[in-house]
Amino acid sequence: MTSSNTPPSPLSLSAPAPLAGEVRVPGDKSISHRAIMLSALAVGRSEVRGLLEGEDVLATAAAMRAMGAQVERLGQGHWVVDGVGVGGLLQPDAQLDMGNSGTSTRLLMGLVSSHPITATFVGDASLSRRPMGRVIEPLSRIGAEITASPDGRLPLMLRGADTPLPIHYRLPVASAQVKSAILLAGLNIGAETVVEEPVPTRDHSERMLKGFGAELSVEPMADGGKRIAVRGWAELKPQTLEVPGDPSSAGFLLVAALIVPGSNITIHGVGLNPTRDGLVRVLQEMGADITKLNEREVGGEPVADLLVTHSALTGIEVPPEVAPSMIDEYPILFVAAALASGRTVMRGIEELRVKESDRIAAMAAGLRAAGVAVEELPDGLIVEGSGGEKVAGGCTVATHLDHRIAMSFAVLSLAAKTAITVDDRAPIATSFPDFLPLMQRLGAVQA
Ligand SMILES: O=C(O)C1=C[C@@H](OP(=O)(O)O)[C@@H](O)[C@H](O)C1
Ligand SMILES: C=C(OP(=O)(O)O)C(=O)O
Repeated sequence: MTSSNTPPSPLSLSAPAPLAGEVRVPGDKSISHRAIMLSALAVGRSEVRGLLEGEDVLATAAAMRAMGAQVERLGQGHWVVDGVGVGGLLQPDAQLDMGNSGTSTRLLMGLVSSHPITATFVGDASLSRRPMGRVIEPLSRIGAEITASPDGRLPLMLRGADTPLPIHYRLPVASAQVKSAILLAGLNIGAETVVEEPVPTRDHSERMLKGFGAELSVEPMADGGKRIAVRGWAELKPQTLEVPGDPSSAGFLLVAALIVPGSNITIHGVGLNPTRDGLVRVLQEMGADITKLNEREVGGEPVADLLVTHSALTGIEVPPEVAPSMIDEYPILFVAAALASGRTVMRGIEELRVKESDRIAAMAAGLRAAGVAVEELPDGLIVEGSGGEKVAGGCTVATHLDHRIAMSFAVLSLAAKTAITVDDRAPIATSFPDFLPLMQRLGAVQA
């Protein structure tokens, strides 16, 4: 993962005809990470179906194996995990390679921090630029000793506390990763650990912890936030889990169908947890024709099939409050905005600057190169849409080891006069290895 020296493999797509057909997106990345981690902490054998087999989740699986769990693949998306029990994690013999994955790094740092073991976390060039101070700070309060690279970056060494302390922590930044790191640490602390989040973020950890039998409460706070408390020394019971389809991956197919005239597709089994469905709501507000069919529950999460038809979109001001429920979907929303009529204003999204790349800067540069007028703001982006006209394209964009930048420009290329070349398709495998075959099934071709 981190030592890959393969030459970049460019990608450019075009749509010779409207997109059509029915597809199923792979399992949700956030839920897949948590399914492996909690199964590895349960006492006994859990079974997971629909697991995302992207590189990020495989990094989590390898790390849990290195800390004593048996994690085995039986078939496509079908895994079994024999857990070590809370408190039973073993010291890994070698450094933990987190690849490109922020979620693996921050959540596993949380787990290690309340076990009496030491682990070294390393990652690729992108992950090594990302801030870890946001977890180092609360985990140090728990008693972990963390020696990080300058500015709180990877590589870092974490020595878990012998006697971890319960904390009551109010999140300074809306982050499900920080929240989850603390809750996972709390599992091996003999008291109640409390996290307050002023703005609700994805709640997969809370849902799944309850499902595994942890004692966890969630209470609304007067300011609109949530108070989440977990009681430690929990005995997690093994589960049989099914992972719903990833709404973040579905977003690329959805926007592709919206911007290619005449398209009509169905995406089956998309997770629509209200802490994750912001993109669908915002696109509908812009005029997108998206119908939810077969609404149901899968693995304790709301799910539906989405019927998506090409639509004339109109630019809007996207309310900043929606950001946590679609934080990873802004790059593809920028693409939808590029084809809308009028301007779309997206603010309150400075967190995008510390993802796999600075996603505001990377998208602004690529959109400009493709002939789209944009204005970059410190905390957002304003996009002047083409009113449904194809954008110029004909450029090569830099993806900066960022899967979402790569997929966003691969989709914009479908609505470009001359195809857009994404400089390297390799990062796509971190979250959506089947992106290209699914796009091809819907009718896209390599230009
Ligand atoms: O908890 C998670 O699974 C995630 C939380 C988000 O990160 P932040 O917690 O940094 O907002 C998101 O961007 C990431 O892709 C996955
Ligand atoms: C930000 C992302 O993931 P992570 O933080 O896990 O690297 C993402 O998938 O867009």
